[in-house]
Order: sequence, then structure tokens, then C-alpha cells
Amino acid sequence: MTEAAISITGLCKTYAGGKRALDGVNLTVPRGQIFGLLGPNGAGKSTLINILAGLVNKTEGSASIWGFDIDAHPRNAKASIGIVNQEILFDPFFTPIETLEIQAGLYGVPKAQRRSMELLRAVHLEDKAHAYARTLSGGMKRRLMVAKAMVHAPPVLVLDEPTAGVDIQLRQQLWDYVRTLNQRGVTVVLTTHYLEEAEQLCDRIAIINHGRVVADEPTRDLVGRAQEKVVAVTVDRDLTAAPTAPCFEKIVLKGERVLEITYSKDRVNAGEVLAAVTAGGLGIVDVTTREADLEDVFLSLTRGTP
Ligand SMILES: Nc1ncnc2c1ncn2[C@@H]1O[C@H](COP(=O)(O)OP(=O)(O)OP(=O)(O)O)[C@@H](O)[C@H]1O
Repeated sequence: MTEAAISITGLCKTYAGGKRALDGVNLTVPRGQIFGLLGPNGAGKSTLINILAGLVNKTEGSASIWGFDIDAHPRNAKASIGIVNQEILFDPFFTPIETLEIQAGLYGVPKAQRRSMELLRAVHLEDKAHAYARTLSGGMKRRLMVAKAMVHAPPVLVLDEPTAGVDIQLRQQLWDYVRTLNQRGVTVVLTTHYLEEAEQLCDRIAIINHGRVVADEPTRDLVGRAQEKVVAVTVDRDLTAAPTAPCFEKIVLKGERVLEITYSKDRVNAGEVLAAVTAGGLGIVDVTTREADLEDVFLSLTRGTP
């Protein structure tokens, strides 16, 4: 079996003060993919990333990056990952080229192997190489952060909300670069609030909520769930169990008389679903239907209390 880019087992984090930010996370990021980590505010995404970055200590569990356990081989693990944090962090008095050279020095990249100018070119900052970082626009700073995370040529790049506050055009440029890196073999993990963005970019998406992974599947499967439609059927008598039929993807008895049936609209239509209900001898009193979309899938997975 090919080793994973990132492998996380039973990861827990309880902050001083008692907040349990991660509650038994198991996650495998396959090599070579663009992997989306989605979740509402406060779900635990940054905590997870900061543990991988060595910035936050985990409470329980284990994690390895490119096969290196973060406890047993912290240096190798750290060398295998580049992280772009939510906050923009660099000295405003250095120029972009200096920023990259300093970062390369911190990672012990020999001068002959440094590719600072190439990295600046890749993020469209070549002409700003010698400008003070404080004179860069927000989008330029964000791109400089990406270049900075890549100075040691890590096989894994993690982007934590990289496009927050970045306009659409720059966002597109950033994603083009991310795709290029991915095509060159870099495994990319990104967190984003933009579902559409994740849908377009990611091979696989995991959704995290209240510190737990609530979905982890190929993007097309997750989007496939958006092909599902939900019909709520009120029947004419009390039920103790939900009936079954091959055309139901899922059926839930809500109260004593309401059946919430999920079906795939490319396989069957509402008429067939209702016919399956009446075929069991039930009379139908009321019907409501609605479409599901990716937003729905996301909300249904992240709704509710921990
Ligand atoms: N240093 C800390 N001390 C105490 N609690 C913290 C700390 N950092 C984060 N938390 C809490 O842990 C939970 C998870 O936070 P985290 O920042 O990991 O979520 P997130 O999914 O990244 O959210 P966002 O999308 O808003 O960045 C939140 O309830 C947060 O308030």
C-alpha cells in the first residue's frame, strides 16, 4: 500500500480551560490529491492544522506526515509540510525575496538549492521581489505566504482558508498555482468555507464538525448526494417502523405518521416513491418535497449539537 501523505489516528485536543476542539479524529490524506477540509467556524480545522505544524500540542492520538510520526520524527515531519496560516505573518520591512531567503535559511536549504525567484514568479510577484512587504496588497501578501510555505519544497502543502478576503481574480490565480503544484506531485490540503471552491478543486473532501469527522469521501460522491431529493410523506395511520422499498435511498420515521424518504432523482421520480408507500397499504395524507444541494449536504452533516 502506498503510504499516505497525512495519516491521523484518534487525534484529540482539549485546550487549557476545557474546550475539546478535536474529539477522536481519524483521517487519511492520500498522496497526490487535493484534499478539502471543510467545517463551520470553530469546528477544529485550525487546531488540526496547528498540531500538524507543531504549533499546538495534541492531547491524545497520533499523526504522521509523509510517513514521519510527528512525535518520533518531528524534524522530518516538519520538513515534509508547508503551511499557509490564516494570519499573514512576515516582517513588513523585508522584501519578498528577502522573506523567502530568510525562510529558506530557517529550513536549512543550501543557497545552491534555493529557488526564491522561481517561487516569486510562480505566484506572480516577480516584479515585487524588491518591494517592502508592507507595500503589497492583501492578495499579494497571501501569495507571498504560499511561496514562503514552499521554500523547502515540501511534498505536502496545507492552506488554511487561503482565500478569505481575497478577490475573485486573485483567488483564481492562487488556485491555478495550487493546481500546478499538485500536477507537479505536491499533495495539497486546504480548508475553506467556500463549498463551490472545494467542489471544483478537491479530489476528496472531509467535513469536520465539533471536533469530529462527519464525512470523508471523494468529492463526486459527496456532490452525488446532492442528486438526492427528500420527500416527507404524512400517512393515514400510526407506524412503529418505517417501510422499505428498493427505490428509497433512506427512510426515517419522524414522529408516528411522517416518513422522510430520500431518493435519487436520476433513478426514480416522486410518483414511483409515493407508489411504493401506497403499495404497502398506507394512505397518503400530505406530501412535501425539496431538492438537496451541496450546501444541504454540508448543513445536514454539521447540524445539531455535539
Ligand atoms: N488557544 C485556544 N484556547 C482555547 N480554545 C481554543 C484555542 N484555539 C481554539 N480554541 C477553540 O477550539 C475550537 C476549535 O477552534 P479552531 O480554531 O480549531 O476551529 P476552526 O474550525 O479552525 O474555525 P475557523 O473556521 O473559525 O477558523 C473553538 O471552539 C475555539 O474557540
